[in-house]
Amino acid sequence: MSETINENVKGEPAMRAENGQVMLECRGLTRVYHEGPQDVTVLDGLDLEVRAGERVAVVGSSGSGKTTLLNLLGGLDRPSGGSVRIAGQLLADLGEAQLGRFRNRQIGFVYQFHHLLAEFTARENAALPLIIRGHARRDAERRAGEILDQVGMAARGEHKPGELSGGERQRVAIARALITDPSLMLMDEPTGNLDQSTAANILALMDELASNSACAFVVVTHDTSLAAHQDRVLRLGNGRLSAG
Ligand SMILES: Nc1ncnc2c1ncn2[C@@H]1O[C@H](COP(=O)(O)OP(=O)(O)OP(=O)(O)O)[C@@H](O)[C@H]1O
Repeated sequence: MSETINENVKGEPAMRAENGQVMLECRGLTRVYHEGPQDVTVLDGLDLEVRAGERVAVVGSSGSGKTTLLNLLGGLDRPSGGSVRIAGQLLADLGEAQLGRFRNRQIGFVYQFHHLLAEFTARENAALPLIIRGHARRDAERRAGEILDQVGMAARGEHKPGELSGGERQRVAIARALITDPSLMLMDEPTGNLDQSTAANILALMDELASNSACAFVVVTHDTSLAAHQDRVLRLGNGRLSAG
C-alpha cells in the first residue's frame, strides 16, 4: 500500500481528539491460535468502544485472553477476524512498517515489568520514543525532562533504572509511554509488582494524567482496587467483553 494513502502514518492522526469521541473501536474482534494440536479460539467476535479521556479496566481469569486482546489493540498481533480502529485509523489498512510508525506515535504501552533500558538514564529512557520518531536528541531529552517532572521524577532524570525504586521505574515507564501524547494507552498490570502505597501513588498519577488528556486508557488488571478506579470495568470471558 502506498505511504501517501494514510496521512496519519506520516504525521497527524486521522482524527483530532476531543473528549467524548470514540478513540478505540473494535468490531467482531476474533483471534484463533492455530499453533498446537488443536485450534484455540481466544477472542470470538468481541466489540469494544473507548472514548477519548475514558478509562476502561479489563478483568478476566487466567487464560481468558487479556494479553491476546492487548496485543491486538497495540498492533503487535493481527486478528483472525474483525477490526481495530484507533483515532480513526483501521489497523488492517497499515502494512508492517506503517503499523510500526503508527504504534510509535499513537499508542503508549505500560507493562507490569517496565522494560526500561538498563544502560540508559531515566531521561534517556523517557526520550526514546521521540528519538525513534526522528526528533533531535536534545529536543527529545528536553521534552523528557518536562514529562518526568509531570510524573514527579524530575530530580531523578540522570539516574539509571538500577538506581531507582520499583515505583520510580514505573513512573519513568509511564513518562516514556506519554511522551508521544498517544491516542491510546495500554496498561498491563501497571501496579502489579508494586507495594500498596506505591501502587496508590501510581493510581493518583493515572487520575491526574487521565483528567488532563484526551487519551483512551485500557488497563488490564487483577487488582480490584485499580479496576474499580477506572470509569468502566469490563470482564473478558468466552471471547467477549461484558459489564464487570
Ligand atoms: N501462540 C499461542 N498458541 C496457542 N495458544 C495460545 C497462544 N498464545 C496464547 N494462547 C492461549 O490463548 C489463551 C489466552 O491467553 P492469554 O495469554 O491471552 O490469556 P490471559 O488472560 O492474558 O492470561 P493470564 O492472566 O494468565 O496472563 C490461553 O488459553 C493460551 O494458552
